Amino acid sequence: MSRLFLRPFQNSALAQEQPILRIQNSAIYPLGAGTPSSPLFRDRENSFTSGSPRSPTHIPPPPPPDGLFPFLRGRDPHKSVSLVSFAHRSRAAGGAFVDFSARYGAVREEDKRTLRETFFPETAKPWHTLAIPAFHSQPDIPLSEQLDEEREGARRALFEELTGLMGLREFLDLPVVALSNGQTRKARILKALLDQPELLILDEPLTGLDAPTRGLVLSLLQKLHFSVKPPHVIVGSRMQDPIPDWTTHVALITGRGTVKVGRKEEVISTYTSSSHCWTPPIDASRPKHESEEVLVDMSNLNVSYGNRKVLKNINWKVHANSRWHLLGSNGAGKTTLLAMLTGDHPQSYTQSSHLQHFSRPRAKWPTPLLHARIGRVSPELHNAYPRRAGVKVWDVVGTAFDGGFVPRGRRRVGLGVDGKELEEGGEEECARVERMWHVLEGLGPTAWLSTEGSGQTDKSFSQTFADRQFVDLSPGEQSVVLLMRALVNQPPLVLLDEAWAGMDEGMVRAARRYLRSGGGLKDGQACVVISHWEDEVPWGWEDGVRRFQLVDGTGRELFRPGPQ
Ligand SMILES: Nc1ncnc2c1ncn2[C@@H]1O[C@H](COP(=O)(O)OP(=O)(O)OP(=O)(O)O)[C@@H](O)[C@H]1O
Repeated sequence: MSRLFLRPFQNSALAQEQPILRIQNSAIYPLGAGTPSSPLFRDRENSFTSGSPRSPTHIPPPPPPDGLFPFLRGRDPHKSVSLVSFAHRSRAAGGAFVDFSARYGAVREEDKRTLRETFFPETAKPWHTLAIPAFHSQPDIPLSEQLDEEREGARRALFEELTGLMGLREFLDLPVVALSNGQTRKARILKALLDQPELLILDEPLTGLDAPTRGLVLSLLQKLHFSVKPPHVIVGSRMQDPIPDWTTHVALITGRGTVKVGRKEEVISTYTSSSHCWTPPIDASRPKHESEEVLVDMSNLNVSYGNRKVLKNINWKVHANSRWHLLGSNGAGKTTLLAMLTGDHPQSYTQSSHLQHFSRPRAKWPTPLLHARIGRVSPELHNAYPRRAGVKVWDVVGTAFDGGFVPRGRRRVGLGVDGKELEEGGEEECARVERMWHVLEGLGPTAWLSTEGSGQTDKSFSQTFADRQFVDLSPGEQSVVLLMRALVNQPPLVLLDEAWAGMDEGMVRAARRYLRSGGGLKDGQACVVISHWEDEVPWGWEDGVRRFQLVDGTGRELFRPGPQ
């Protein structure tokens, strides 16, 4: 769980006296965690033993009199600090499953609020119920309020500039539920910039954004940095993400839950020197040869919402044993295409002459049987997966065998095809348990913390992880568990959409290794990876990966560029 927090100070003299953020001698627990619980961060490396119960001596001291944000000098943080976090559902959100396929059908009444109404109600037309009256032309406005009007005028101009720059203008009046992941993220960042806070906190702002948009967000932040009244900015990012030049300070979070804070150059140098201890293992993967068998067949496939066509005449065949990278900028149609691949999209039922799953039309597949043949990870699934208290990592991974979300069976590795308990100690039960340990060891802490010298044996490491509650894990660890769930049952088709979200460098490395050569995929399985980061795809051209690109709803295969 290593991440960076970047702390640029615009006014370093002031920063010396008045830190932006002050957290001292504190152990920090997950929000809503009960007792006993282990802290996410601790004040000293040896102040807690893993899993030690919380006791009065460990409770952090009372907050300093000048608060968490001393630079505010008593001003209200709610008005001065903007936080944009894309963290997945927390424990507080409860254990229910969220129906993420709602956006694929007709938009329901409760989901009809548009992007403009949700994020920028002040720009709605004057007669709109959600409009804030002060934003609209009022001829009798008193002189004393003209200054306010000027400020609002400037804010409107900034809104126009930013919506144009971020390519969001045409989506302002679409329901938020219909927006792609990247479009929603862009809107949230825009909203925060528009509020012109004194402190802007962005948690992993680049995840899920295509390369041009990442460049755009970084250049907007840089522009802010050189503006007349620049805000302080704290960016939470992964080790592997770029650190902008204008960063002055870094807080490095180690896998042991301690934080090293200092000027950028000092902290980064300690990180790079320790990371050199790791030597990548020899990779034994070989180019894949796909088989003749077609798992999913799309021919002239279309998806539209009213007049809006989002997939146009798609022709794509996914063969057994193939490896695909599905690419496309934000809003190009990747998630929609995946929903057709999984059969979650209502229009997958009406396109039987254009879409076949395992040689049958969608309507011929009972949904649980189809889902058991497709392992998947996606931001939608990550968000929707129930976070019930008491459900362990082992339980979540084991739900893959039934294709559902409720842990079943004596050993929590599912039931038999007849819906009955598996034979105790029988071949099937043993094979499933063995496979559970395989993914836990191949993708779990044994694999990703191999350099950190914990002193624990491999098996006990995996056992400890298997027993942890899913709801208590960091977003990166939850991503790892959902990846284990997608792979444990070795289904014919595996779909990995932004599967690496929130994972740190060690986790990504372990996942790539496991997929390439660690037994994550067996012969015959096909795998489609969606990622905006080329280096997250476990296979390159030399491994036989194929690339399918969507551009504004149309698709084509990309071929390896020839020698110059
Ligand atoms: N119910 C809907 N009504 C209207 N438009 C929709 C609906 N659902 C999706 N869209 C539009 O379809 C387009 C494709 O969305 P999709 O989520 O498939 O994109 P994506 O390639 O996965 O993007 P991202 O990389 O940002 O996740 C988007 O422009 C989106 O606004």
